Amino acid sequence: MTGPLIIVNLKAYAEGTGEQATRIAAAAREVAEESGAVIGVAPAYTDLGIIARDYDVPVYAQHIDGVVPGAHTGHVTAEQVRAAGAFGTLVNHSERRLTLAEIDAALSAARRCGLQAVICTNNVATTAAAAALAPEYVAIEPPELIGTGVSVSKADPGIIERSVAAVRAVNPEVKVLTGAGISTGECVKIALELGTDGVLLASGVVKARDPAAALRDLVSLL
Ligand SMILES: O=C(CO)COP(=O)(O)O
Repeated sequence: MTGPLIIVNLKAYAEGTGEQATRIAAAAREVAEESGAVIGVAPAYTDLGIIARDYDVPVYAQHIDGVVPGAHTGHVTAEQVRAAGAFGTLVNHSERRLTLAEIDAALSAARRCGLQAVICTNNVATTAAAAALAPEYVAIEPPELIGTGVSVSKADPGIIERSVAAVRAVNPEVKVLTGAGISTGECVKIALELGTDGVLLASGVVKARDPAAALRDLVSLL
């Protein structure tokens, strides 16, 4: 049985970079094994290869550009993150927003390379639009709650319910994650009860004094 998916986005946090990133990856591996949850990490590009090589966790890029390999300075291709060991990629995170055409191109690139795609969205309408592109996952994250410690599960359960309904209406094959302010097992439990397949979070783990304990709390009510 495969449990829900939890993706820890390390963003560009100092606490989620270098050695700290590998510590979080090790904790993710351990807690996933204990709990049956699938716990992925989305490290900075600079840490992606090492984590994919040395830690047995699904690794996600935080972004890819929808270009083919070639003369694109400062871009990162699906081929590059795949070769570095990525399993999937976030696309259109609120802190890395793209146009609809760019989202479509990034998704095509992900497909070309066999990367699982998680399209992030900021409201119900963009969630429905993202579902129409048929990625493996959409992740609804109200931007005003990101990084606040105020959980979407408690502050705005309606947006989760409406997003799940919108995705089911557009393409029931697409799975739904939610995020913003998620930090406890209760937040995860509510998100799952509202019909999601898991959560996407950052600060609740990355900035925790003990990331392993924070991860254990997240899976405590599964
Ligand atoms: O943006 C997020 C995950 O991608 C959510 O961030 P926080 O968990 O810090 O609110």
